[in-house]
Amino acid sequence: MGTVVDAPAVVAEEVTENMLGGKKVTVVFVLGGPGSGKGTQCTNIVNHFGFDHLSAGDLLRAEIKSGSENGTMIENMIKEGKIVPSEVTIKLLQDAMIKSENDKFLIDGFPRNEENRAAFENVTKISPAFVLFFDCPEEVMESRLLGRNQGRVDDNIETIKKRFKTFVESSLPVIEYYDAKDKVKKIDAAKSITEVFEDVKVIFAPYSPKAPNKYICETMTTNP
Ligand SMILES: Nc1ncnc2c1ncn2[C@@H]1O[C@H](COP(=O)(O)OP(=O)(O)OP(=O)(O)O)[C@@H](O)[C@H]1O
Ligand SMILES: Nc1ccn([C@@H]2O[C@H](COP(=O)(O)O)[C@@H](O)[C@H]2O)c(=O)n1
Ligand SMILES: [Mg+2]
Repeated sequence: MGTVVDAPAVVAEEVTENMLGGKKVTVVFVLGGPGSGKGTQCTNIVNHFGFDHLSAGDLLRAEIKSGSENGTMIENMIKEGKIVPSEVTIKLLQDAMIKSENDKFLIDGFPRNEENRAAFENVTKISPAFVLFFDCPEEVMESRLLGRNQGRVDDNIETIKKRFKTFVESSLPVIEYYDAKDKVKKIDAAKSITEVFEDVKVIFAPYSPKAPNKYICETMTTNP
């Protein structure tokens, strides 16, 4: 599995000609166990490198809130730590990517199993530039999830255990699939948020940092 040290060369090679809704897009899959810090680091990457963050879990939770006909099924799957059928999740991801004005996407928490992976590839024809894998021991993830306090229906010890089982049985094989293709960039996610982001930054170095806020630049020029 690749380390942060050799990341930039691989990233540069792997930017593919993925097209979606008439635009060329770059997709990075962000994977790791529940509570490994995917969402936290995606926020940092968005702020520094100008990607859009699409969390499959967040999109599914929004779908429940919207009163969609799939809402009850999705809620039951989330409570059981199970994986929602790919067609539902892929439609949400595809719609969000098409709606976005951005062309660089972090897809967080997807693909979660082989069905997710194969269906996404077949439907969108998009291959990830690389897979960012946050590697973290279960005891660390468990303590983070129990302290998260965001009112999630799956942040209780029974569901957490089920999510860990799903991760090992269904999600790790997806990471192994991409590792065999030399696409995985593994990060030690047990470190502090700041330390983890230092490693993440090395991997994203080939992507231009986000342009500074236009208003701030103009103000600085006119009021030096
Ligand atoms: N490196 C870290 N050190 C300590 N706490 C962290 C770290 N990264 C994230 N956290 C905290 O752990 C909790 C889980 O983080 P986060 O929501 O980013 O994980 P996740 O991988 O997206 O989880 P899930 O798969 O359940 O959505 C949050 O409360 C977050 O503030
Ligand atoms: N590809 C996915 C992603 C998520 N789910 C379901 O949502 C739950 C929460 O996901 P987080 O990424 O926010 O942890 C997850 O446990 C699954 O039940 C899914 O089905 N498919
Ligand atoms: Mg998350």
